[in-house]
Amino acid sequence: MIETLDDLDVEGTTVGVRVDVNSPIDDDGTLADDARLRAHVDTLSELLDRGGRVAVLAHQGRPGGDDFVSLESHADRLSELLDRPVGYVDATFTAAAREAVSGLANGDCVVLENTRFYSEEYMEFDPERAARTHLVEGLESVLDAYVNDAFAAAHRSQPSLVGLPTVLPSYAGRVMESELDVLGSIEETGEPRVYVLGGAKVPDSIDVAWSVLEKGLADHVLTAGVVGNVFLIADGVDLGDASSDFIYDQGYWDEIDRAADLLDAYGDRIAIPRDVAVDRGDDRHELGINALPPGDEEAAMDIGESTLDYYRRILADAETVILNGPAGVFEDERFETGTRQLYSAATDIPTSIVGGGDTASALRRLGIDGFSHVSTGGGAALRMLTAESLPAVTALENAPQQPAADD
Ligand SMILES: Nc1ncnc2c1ncn2[C@@H]1O[C@H](COP(=O)(O)OP(=O)(O)OP(=O)(O)O)[C@@H](O)[C@H]1O
Ligand SMILES: O=C(O)[C@H](O)COP(=O)(O)O
Repeated sequence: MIETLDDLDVEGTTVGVRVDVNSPIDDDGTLADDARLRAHVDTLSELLDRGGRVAVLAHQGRPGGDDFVSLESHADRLSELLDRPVGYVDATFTAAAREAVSGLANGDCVVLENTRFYSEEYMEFDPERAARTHLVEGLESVLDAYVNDAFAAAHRSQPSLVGLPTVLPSYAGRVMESELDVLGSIEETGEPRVYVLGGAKVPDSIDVAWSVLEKGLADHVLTAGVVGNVFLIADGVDLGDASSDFIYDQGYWDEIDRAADLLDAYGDRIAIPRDVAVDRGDDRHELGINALPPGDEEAAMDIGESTLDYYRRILADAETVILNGPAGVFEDERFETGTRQLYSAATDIPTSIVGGGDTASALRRLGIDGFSHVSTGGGAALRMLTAESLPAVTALENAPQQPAADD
């Protein structure tokens, strides 16, 4: 059983709060989009308003990436969003960090440096081993409790996610709580249940498709985006050189065989596109499957009208829809139609759940809302939507309890 902020005696308690503010970064190395920070405002405000002393822990980017930057601009933006001063220290668990945390008064907040600046935080450990990392051993002595609000990182078994809850009384923050409420009860949602798998992370989507079809969670899987293109090729369609080269260059060629195996096993429950949109003479041009392959330079960038009609008919009977990944290259307005129409149709379904970073940004860009739940998580949401456990959530379940006040 996971404890929440309702179970935490906050006043005067120094709390390490793990959030997921992993965000797009501008060329100058500062925050470009604050959506993920906004998501955590309720948890942080509540802790601060209740007299907590808050040390924020988070990662940003991956080593070697252009977005692998300091959290200083995140702290500045957080201060604006929380409407109170927020400190920042360019250390995570060393003496400077511990001094900053120990110096907090009730209602104070400090952001510690990007956890992944330390190599152990980019490794995966079992919780007991994670508890013996430098980050956990360094911070343990200055924290009274740990709150995990980083649902979007909960599929990672890293020290700040599974080590701290092994040694400290631990609680789910409000984002974590609401994500677990919605995504943890997927088996209880109404049927027929339809999974829409688009976007570009083909191996992840094929894993999800296998899992939900095997477990009987999905009545239908609708494919779109690069995922749909891989299924078309697996079904024997010649998509032309441009799309085939793209799939090959992404290292996804082996996925075609896996998609073919899925079609063999569950073809009656998998829907594949009936037409695609290509870039012809700078215009969107739709081609039915029988008119393929397209010209050598013409990649399949979106699903077409006939696919949308077909998918809308399946969705019309659905009680639950789970969507991940855009239906096309929505960043180019000629190819946003599939995403716009498919996601709009999904908002009419009684339970509609959306997950994925790019997906959320597509929805914002296209101005589509009205879903039952838009998850903050990409990979984490997908893993929960296949009814599998997340290491950081298991660590919260197994965490020690806060000693009673008179202990
Ligand atoms: N037909 C296509 N050809 C090439 N790229 C495509 C196609 N359809 C969609 N995409 C691309 O897929 C990308 C998003 O896919 P991704 O799987 O990363 O989405 P997500 O699951 O929402 O994000 P994340 O898992 O990173 O949180 C977009 O950049 C979009 O342009
Ligand atoms: O953006 C995400 O999906 C999470 O922050 C996890 O990031 P990671 O995939 O780099 O571990």
